[in-house]
Amino acid sequence: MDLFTAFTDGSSDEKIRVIDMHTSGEPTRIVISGYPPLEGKTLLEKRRCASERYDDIRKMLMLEPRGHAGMYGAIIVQETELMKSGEADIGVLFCHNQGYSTMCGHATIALGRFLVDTTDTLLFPRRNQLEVSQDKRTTKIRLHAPCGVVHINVPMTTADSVKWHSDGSRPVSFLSVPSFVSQSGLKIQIPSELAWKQLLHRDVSKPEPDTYTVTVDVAYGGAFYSIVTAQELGFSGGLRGETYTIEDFAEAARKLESLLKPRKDLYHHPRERDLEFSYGVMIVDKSFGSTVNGKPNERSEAGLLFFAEGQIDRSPTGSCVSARVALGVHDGWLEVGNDGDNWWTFESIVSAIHEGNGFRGRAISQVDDGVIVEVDGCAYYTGTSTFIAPDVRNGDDIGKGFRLELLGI
Ligand SMILES: O=C(O)[C@H]1NCC[C@@H]1O
Repeated sequence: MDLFTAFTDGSSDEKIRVIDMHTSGEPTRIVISGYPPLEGKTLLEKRRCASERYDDIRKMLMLEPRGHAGMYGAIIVQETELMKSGEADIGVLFCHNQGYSTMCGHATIALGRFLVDTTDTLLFPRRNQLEVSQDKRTTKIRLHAPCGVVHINVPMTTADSVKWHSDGSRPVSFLSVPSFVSQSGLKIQIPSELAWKQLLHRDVSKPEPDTYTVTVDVAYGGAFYSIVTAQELGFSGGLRGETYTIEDFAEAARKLESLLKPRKDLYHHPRERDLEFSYGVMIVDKSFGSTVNGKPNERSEAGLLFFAEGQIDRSPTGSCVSARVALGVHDGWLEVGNDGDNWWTFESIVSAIHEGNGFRGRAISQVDDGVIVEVDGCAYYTGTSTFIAPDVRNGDDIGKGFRLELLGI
């Protein structure tokens, strides 16, 4: 038998099949077969099971040589407690280079399209029960993510349930779990020995201090983010400053997070202890954002996210858009309401140079635990793969997955 056929169609049950998509350049590797059933009554228990028993699969799919430093994944879960109670249609676990997250906006946008387009009812048993709005040509999917139920709205090319197909020319949107500000205007003292070059040069007119104060906001959008402006970190030219490299921003984010991560008091969730951790540092630049027909859009900003121990989001980070909109409402630069004027556009350093690829966010209602934020963006298909690891039991240690930056060179 030809090797390609043997690897892709052969009888081995150790194959893992995936469909790859990107959302503003950020990948989502959606596992469509080969992942074992997860134990646990709740989705959060299943998340623990994935991490404790099947982490070798995450490493194989996310890390090199099959993945890369920016790879991100979605594992579809067919049975969760909120599906049983009728509150959700399907479940998902999100994974990345370092572990398992609790919310992911860019992957939610990609999954919205994928779940409409797949006809595999073993993978998505309730696919044919989705309700379709005939006039808007959209359908809704209630996605049970580790942070709670996320309501996705997916545009379709036709409302005919047999032929339906997602419409990639219109954005997918989602309503996330309540988003809120955990700490605003938090002053973090950076000792001068920890300070990075740009921070050391920030307050040039003042005598050299022993510590540098950096003001940060901490907000939740399904995961907790520290949000800080590039200028506050000493990058006076913002994210586009010609003399800065990604490594300069990475160093600042890493050092700042080393002080923020241990601060458990900043990550209090009203209901769930598993959600209480720092997911990343978002460096924001309000001095540049989107363009529309080449002209600057006043209601926009750019950001660069370092998450899960230094991974860089290529997208504007949907879950952090929720957190930033909650912050905008808290600080008064955004209002609550679902009229068209409330949108704010969020760009990443990738989407900002490809017009029309940013995410938009708006706060549509106030609830007890925060605000409900609507986020929209576009995702596209990039390919499909069948992964195998026949040699890892025979000495192929590298094939189990490695992270180049952890090799200590
Ligand atoms: O869009 C998001 O929310 C995500 N992208 C990668 C890191 C976050 O989970």
